[in-house]
Amino acid sequence: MGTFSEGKHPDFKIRGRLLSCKGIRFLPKSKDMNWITAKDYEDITYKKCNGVARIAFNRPEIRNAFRPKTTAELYDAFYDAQEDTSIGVVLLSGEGPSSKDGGWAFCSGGDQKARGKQGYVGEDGYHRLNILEVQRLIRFMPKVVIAVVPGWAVGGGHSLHVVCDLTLASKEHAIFKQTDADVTSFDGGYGSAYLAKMVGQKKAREIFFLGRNYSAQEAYEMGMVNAVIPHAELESTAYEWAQEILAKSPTSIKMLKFAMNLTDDGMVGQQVFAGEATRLAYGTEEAKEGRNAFLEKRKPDFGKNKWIP
Ligand SMILES: CC(C)(COP(=O)(O)OP(=O)(O)OC[C@H]1O[C@@H](n2cnc3c(N)ncnc32)[C@H](O)[C@@H]1OP(=O)(O)O)[C@@H](O)C(=O)NCCC(=O)NCCSC(=O)c1cc(O)c2ccccc2c1O
Repeated sequence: MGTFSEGKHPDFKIRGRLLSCKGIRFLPKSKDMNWITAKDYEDITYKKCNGVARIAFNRPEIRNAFRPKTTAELYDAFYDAQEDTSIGVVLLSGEGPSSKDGGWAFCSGGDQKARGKQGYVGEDGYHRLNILEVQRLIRFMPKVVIAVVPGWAVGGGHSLHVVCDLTLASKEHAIFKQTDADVTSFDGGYGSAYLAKMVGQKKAREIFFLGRNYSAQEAYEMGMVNAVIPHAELESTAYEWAQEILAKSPTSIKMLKFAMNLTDDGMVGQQVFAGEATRLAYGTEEAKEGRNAFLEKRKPDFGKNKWIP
């Protein structure tokens, strides 16, 4: 969005979540936003600032529709954000407005011009539906992902906001709409079934079966938007929400996200949660003894470890 400033500043400012001043630690405010481009892409923008990554669709003239190149770039950027230990929150948004008509969009789903017989045709000629891989990365990454919706969230773009952990929407321009049934598509996973958990079965069925437009306020009242924000303040509010989250315990946030995913994600949810539980177990004295005993070719002595109730 036009409110972004981009510049260079010392590395400690980019990496450090909390800035310090004469020993007093404080949360970076939106006036400290100084986005640095992390990598250049064709279809998206990717920036970082003070523990926050911002990934945005950058095809505003077609309402930020995605083609296979877009989804490959999204996956690459999300994976980088996941692996970067200085990043705790990712904002997903859409650049705008359109230079053609001034319209704003988060994402209008799959690029219908790139759609072939069995999916969306990539530069390699293969038909792909790889936005679902992006959905899974958002869902399973141990960091909070916030959908920052400045305009249309439609079709596969609507599903993306659903799969994000939180959604902030522009009061003036955000419109939520499911067009899957207009274009013979159906997101049968998070986009629909998980949406139903969020807004209730009747409302989710209405959204998909009728394909109507819903304002940010209506989406908020349904429970699929966390806050309705004046457009001019959307990005700075998202940044401040991110900073509030970044001040929390990273382990707690990660385990809470995975715990809330678990019941809806079946065995994969259990695997993701258990993986983090294993990491915590590895940090115990018990685990050290188990590892050392194996390396020293002796029986482990767990006697010192109590069977804590
Ligand atoms: C998004 C709109 C409601 C906006 O309407 P508005 O009137 O504001 O703007 P225009 O219609 O004039 O659009 C401006 C300009 O953008 C082009 N455009 C918009 N959306 C797309 C798009 N998705 N693909 C290609 N081009 C698009 C439009 O043609 C105009 O271009 P001009 O050259 O004419 O200026 C409205 O645009 C709209 O309804 N768009 C289509 C929304 C849609 O149906 N999306 C696809 C849904 S299906 C999907 O996304 C999907 C993808 C997957 O990969 C899946 C994978 C697995 C399961 C499910 C999947 C899935 O559901």
